[in-house]
Amino acid sequence: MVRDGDFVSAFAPASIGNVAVGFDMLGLAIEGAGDRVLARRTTGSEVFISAVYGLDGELHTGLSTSIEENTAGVAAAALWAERGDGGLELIVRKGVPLQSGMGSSAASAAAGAVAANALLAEPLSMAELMPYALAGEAVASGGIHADNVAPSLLGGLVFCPPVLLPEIVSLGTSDGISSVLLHPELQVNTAESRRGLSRNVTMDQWLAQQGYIVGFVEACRTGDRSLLARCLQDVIIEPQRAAMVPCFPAVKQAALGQKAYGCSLSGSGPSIFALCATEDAADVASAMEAACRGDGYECQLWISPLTAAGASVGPAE
Ligand SMILES: Nc1ncnc2c1ncn2[C@@H]1O[C@H](COP(=O)(O)OP(=O)(O)O)[C@@H](O)[C@H]1O
Ligand SMILES: N[C@@H](CCOP(=O)(O)O)C(=O)O
Repeated sequence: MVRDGDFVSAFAPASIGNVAVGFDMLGLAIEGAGDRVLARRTTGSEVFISAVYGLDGELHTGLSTSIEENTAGVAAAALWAERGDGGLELIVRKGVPLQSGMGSSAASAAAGAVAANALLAEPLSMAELMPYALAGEAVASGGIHADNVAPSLLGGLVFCPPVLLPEIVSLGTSDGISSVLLHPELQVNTAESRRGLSRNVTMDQWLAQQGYIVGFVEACRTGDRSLLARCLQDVIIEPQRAAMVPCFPAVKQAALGQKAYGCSLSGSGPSIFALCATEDAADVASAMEAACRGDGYECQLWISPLTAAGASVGPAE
């Protein structure tokens, strides 16, 4: 195949889905982990993925290079079909572990859309890329939820309820609050986890969760820490998923014991996140790590501000 054009490189961060209080409608970007997608025009007419690399920098054997199956390919191809011309080659470099609850599939989808977009004569805004990134995420999770692709594209804390999509709202956050994200060496498949969720919610649960989400959003905006700590709760989804992550009770207890405002599963798990005052973040992270290892699970941690950056484009290195 004859190829031409220089590669552009798009980076999209990992993210915390649900943020405990807002199942499928609240998402938070994190710093220090993300996927990269390289893209270049080719002289053919095909859109294809020439390689997928894993976290170790070696070719990934477990992820498909099919445009219909890889979330990066689906997102890039959907945009290219509408607005591109000619061929498109993609290379995916994974930086987010699979089935981690860190929005791994979404980070690839967002980076795929952003990379293809950078090659267009008239690129779309990050917000306008939502439908394409969502199409990519849908092949992995089996549903339309934007709480990973939206923060991965836009950064920060994002409100993205299914009823408003593709419109999304970036939420204001006060300084001095950080997230701590712990990834234990376990895997949970999001699509399977979603299929297992009960469709029945009681009036009491609905009322409680509604109150918590409004209180949480306001607390993030104003910096009212005591309101934040009262509202960072999930009475509907966390109780159904916690059993999939054996170290969750110990890690949550450790985080709360170190002044975290709250602690819950990140997305469908196995990752676990806490929010806390930035000055307490190192202690919260150490306590969570010790509890996780104490339960026999290796883990990795990231500490981020609530304003972590979204996707970006740069030259290919
Ligand atoms: N580029 C990609 N990156 C990650 N997962 C992908 C990608 N393309 C397709 N997938 C599918 O999505 C699954 C991971 O998605 P998911 O279970 O939602 O995990 P996560 O919580 O890490 O996002 C993989 O097992 C794979 O089947
Ligand atoms: N709202 C979704 C979020 C899934 O996030 P992931 O990182 O586990 O893919 C859900 O809770 O199912």
